[in-house]
Amino acid sequence: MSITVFIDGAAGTTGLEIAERLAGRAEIELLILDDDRRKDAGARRDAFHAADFAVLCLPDDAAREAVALAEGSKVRIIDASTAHRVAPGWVYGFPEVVGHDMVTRAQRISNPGCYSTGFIALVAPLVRAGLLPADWPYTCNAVSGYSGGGKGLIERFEDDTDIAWRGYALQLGHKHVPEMQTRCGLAIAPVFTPAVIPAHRGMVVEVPLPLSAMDGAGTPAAMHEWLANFYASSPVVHMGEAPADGEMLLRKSREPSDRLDLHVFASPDGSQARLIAVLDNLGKGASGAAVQSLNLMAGLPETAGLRL
Ligand SMILES: NC(=O)C1=CN([C@@H]2O[C@H](COP(=O)(O)OP(=O)(O)OC[C@H]3O[C@@H](n4cnc5c(N)ncnc54)[C@H](OP(=O)(O)O)[C@@H]3O)[C@@H](O)[C@H]2O)C=CC1
Ligand SMILES: CC(=O)N[C@@H](CCC(=O)OP(=O)(O)O)C(=O)O
Repeated sequence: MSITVFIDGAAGTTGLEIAERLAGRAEIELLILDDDRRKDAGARRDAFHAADFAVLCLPDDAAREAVALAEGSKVRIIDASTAHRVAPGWVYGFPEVVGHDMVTRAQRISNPGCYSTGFIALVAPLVRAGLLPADWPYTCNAVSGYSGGGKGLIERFEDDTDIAWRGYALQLGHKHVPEMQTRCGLAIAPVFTPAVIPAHRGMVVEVPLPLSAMDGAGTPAAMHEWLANFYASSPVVHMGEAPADGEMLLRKSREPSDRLDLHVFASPDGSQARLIAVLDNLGKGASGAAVQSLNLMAGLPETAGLRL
């Protein structure tokens, strides 16, 4: 028996990647609207009512409109936008952190933001275990490939190849901060400093920790061990190899990947640490995560179609 999956926004960056991962799978029938009907509300409503699952790869307002169009249907929705990430009634689509059962049973999934995926993967298990305090003002520094900004930012970076670094969210309050705070159970919103680099895809998310000033924090070794155990059964999240030569490189030529690699680095005396997550913004940061959730919701093998 096959399932019907409607991708709303299939012509966009995330939508195309999801279609790629689902194409050719015998158990999935893809429903994608032609170019002249893809923004037509009536055609989209019909598609929602015909599908078993829908993945929204749209700007936030269009995603809210899509949910309204789907009303009264049996369709189960995965929303890749920011619109529902802390909304009541929506399950956060990070099975390793919220529990696979939650995702398997969900009617409405909100796919995590790309940066948030790295931050939450590092911080949420450690706060939950009492190895990091919940009431600390965390900082998160991150860089993303330009595909993270969708078609508009891709065009800009391809047109202006002289940009070496683009800092943004300079007034703080980036749209991922609410989910970072809520999903980690933090008392204080983290200071989040994202930037874009001239690579098409790829992402590094870092949380620096002044451990000697943080009451109740565990040792770096305890953090590493806890994270390794926490993700031990995950086919997607892994502890990364410690680099032998003392440096980490993100290569522009890195193959697309749905993996998420975590690192714990520390000063020799353990007084400071750097938690680092490396992922593909279009992989576990977007399309890979959506496909993983879809697999779980549909009772299919968790990693089918993923690049691991
Ligand atoms: N890129 C990434 O790494 C990540 C993206 N996301 C999120 O996924 C969502 C999609 O992002 P992304 O793919 O990057 O964006 P893109 O701009 O590349 O694609 C968005 C697509 O939605 C289409 N669209 C806009 N309005 C409507 C509408 N009313 N009805 C139907 N289609 C519409 C656009 O049409 P048109 O082609 O005509 O512009 C475009 O094809 C966003 O919410 C984004 O924040 C989440 C995590 C990571
Ligand atoms: C480089 C870049 O611009 N990235 C996007 C986030 C990409 C992402 O995770 O998107 P959503 O949260 O919108 O789903 C941004 O910072 O707005």
